[in-house]
Amino acid sequence: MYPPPMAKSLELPVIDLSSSNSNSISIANSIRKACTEYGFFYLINHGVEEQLLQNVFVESRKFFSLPLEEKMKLSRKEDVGFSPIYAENLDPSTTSKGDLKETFHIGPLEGYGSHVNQWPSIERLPSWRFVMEEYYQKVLSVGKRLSSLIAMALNLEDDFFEKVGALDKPYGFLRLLHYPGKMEATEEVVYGASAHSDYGMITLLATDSVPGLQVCREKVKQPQIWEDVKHVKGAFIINLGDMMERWTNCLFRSTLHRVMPTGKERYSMAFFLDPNPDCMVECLKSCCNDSSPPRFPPIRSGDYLRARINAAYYSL
Ligand SMILES: O=C(O)CCC(=O)C(=O)O
Ligand SMILES: [Fe+2]
Repeated sequence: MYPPPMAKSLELPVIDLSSSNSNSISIANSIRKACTEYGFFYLINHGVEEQLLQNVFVESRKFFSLPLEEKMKLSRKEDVGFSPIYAENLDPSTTSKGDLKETFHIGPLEGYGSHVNQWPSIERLPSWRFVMEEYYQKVLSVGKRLSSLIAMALNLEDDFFEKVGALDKPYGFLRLLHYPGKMEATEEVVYGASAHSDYGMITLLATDSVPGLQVCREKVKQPQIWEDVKHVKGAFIINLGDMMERWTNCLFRSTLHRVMPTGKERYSMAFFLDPNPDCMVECLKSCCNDSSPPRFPPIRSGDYLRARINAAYYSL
């Protein structure tokens, strides 16, 4: 069963990094507005070349086109590698059969933590690792630059997230996603990615031009209103994760989003910039007072992420 027709589309704010060195205060102010009102924005002139983005899409498509048995040889271990369709359900409050997507995860390149990145063989996909590592490094540096601007947007020093032990050792995961075009004939609504908020700090998402991404700005309000997020060529779609919401006591939003299946094949790649797992995330002093106490207790970032990941995967 196909879901209802596409929803009204949302005009998200656009943050332009081209003048961030000379004009960082005004950019930080625009980011503050975007993060309080939407938790989502477009990032343009971020410095990752269009050609590199295209190369990553090409390599991603090559990987997902391999036979399933071959992809399964790289199946997910210690959070990195391949997960087939239906392996993950991003909305564990539902009992769906899982999301209609397949993914490949690449963790920190220096390999701290227990994971060892898995790579397709050089004979099969000669430039794959090289392209992914180049993209990983570049998107990580955009994420770090953005984290300084977000710190400034909160009236903190620009290296706040390094000093607090979040980005001294950033925990970045690159996730390639492939949503197959065809759906099985089923009575159940199957989502490409079911409704969720992201778990960490900042997500930098690159999409192809196929629609499907939607956001729900008011997560507790019923009925939920979902709005389409359009693809903008060359732009990253940025959204904040739960760690940022907890630091800011919900001043900055970790917005609910999902991907609807449209019957068309879709590719995207999300880069999750997460805090060092040992970082304790607790409400910033400037975000609480007697009349607005912290809504969440302090939590070790790694514990929170582990609980969310474990709840979302069927095949642990
Ligand atoms: O594919 C997309 O556009 C979004 C993916 C996503 O939300 C996620 O992987 O967390
Ligand atoms: Fe997400």
